[in-house]
Amino acid sequence: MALTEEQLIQIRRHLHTIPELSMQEVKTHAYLLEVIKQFDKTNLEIKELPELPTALLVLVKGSNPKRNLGYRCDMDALPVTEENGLDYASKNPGVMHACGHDIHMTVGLGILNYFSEHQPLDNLVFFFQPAEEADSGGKVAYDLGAFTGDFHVDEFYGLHDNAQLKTGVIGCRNGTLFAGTTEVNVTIKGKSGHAAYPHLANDAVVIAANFIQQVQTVISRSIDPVKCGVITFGKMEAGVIRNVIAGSARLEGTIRGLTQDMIEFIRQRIREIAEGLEKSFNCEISVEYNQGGYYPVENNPALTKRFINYMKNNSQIDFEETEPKMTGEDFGYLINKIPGTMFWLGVDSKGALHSADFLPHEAAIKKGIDAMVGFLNYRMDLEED
Ligand SMILES: CC(=O)N[C@@H](CCC[C@H](N)C(=O)O)C(=O)O
Repeated sequence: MALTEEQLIQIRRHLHTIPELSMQEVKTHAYLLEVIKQFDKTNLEIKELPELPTALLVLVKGSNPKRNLGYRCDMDALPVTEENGLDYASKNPGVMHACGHDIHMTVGLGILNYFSEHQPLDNLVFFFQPAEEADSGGKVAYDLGAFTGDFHVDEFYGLHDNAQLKTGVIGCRNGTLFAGTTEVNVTIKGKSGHAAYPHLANDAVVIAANFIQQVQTVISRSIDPVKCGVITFGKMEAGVIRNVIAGSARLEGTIRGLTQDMIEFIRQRIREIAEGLEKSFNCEISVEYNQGGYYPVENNPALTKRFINYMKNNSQIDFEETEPKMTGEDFGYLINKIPGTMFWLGVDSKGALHSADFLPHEAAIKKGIDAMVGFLNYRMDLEED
């Protein structure tokens, strides 16, 4: 059955009602399977990964395959409470598709649906990926051997929606599209005590405040201003009541840079600042990093040149050359292993990505599907590698 635009929108809305956090995408996985099982299955083969049970791979067998082209979409949502007042709002309290992965999956399903009805020349491997926001589902799948045998991938493509681009615009650039990121967890150990006797305690809140202030100077004072970096601490926990000095504090943040060297430089400076504060406050500070698969998203030069040429020269597609962004993506890991191209799909949302009022325009779904179906058909017609 060929899905209509209206059916695709209903699928996206259903996905929007069942958002699930990274590595918990059980209902999402079941729903994707339910939808895919209604497609013409003549040329389809499904692969599951027992060690990553919410992942889903679907092979569409080509009629005269010269290569395997991969298409990846991510499945997980964020711990954000939706504030859009939609009649198809999240039914999972405190969890929301605030990064548009419901749109990503629907575009992926739409492309898969098209090729289940129109057998491609090459083989196509669709990867519905758990855990993009945390836990590096793409890396986990790769390391488990997801892309081997019939499911190997020669070229990988994937999109991310973009709140600032007009609906349906395809954005891309050759080189680095997204930053690399490293999660950073900081634990500060001071000494708790009575609010009235600060001299007998060692206030972890005051140390945490100093730490946050000082690490921001890494960005403003330690790195070349024409290069860039980000240090954001999105979570801070300390203390239990106003009149007890907190004996410990924990900060969770993310570091970003457009190159791996920048990420490593920022990590080193944060460690040095922590060591300095340990001495000046006579406390213990532990700093742990976890980069996982969030490598900078480096688009492959040859594939991306071809992709951009196709998008630019197609009168049905609005294309914009975009600047690099400090958003992270574990697709960076996959296209570090397998050549690939990541691109943006404009959804023109008033609310930004990761915010409670993120609201993508659904007309982007069909435009994304049409652009990618057109590109894949064009790519498969080419003799060259
Ligand atoms: C597209 C997007 O928003 N991706 C996330 C990736 C997060 C990576 C990692 N968990 C981190 O927080 O560093 C992003 O926040 O950019």
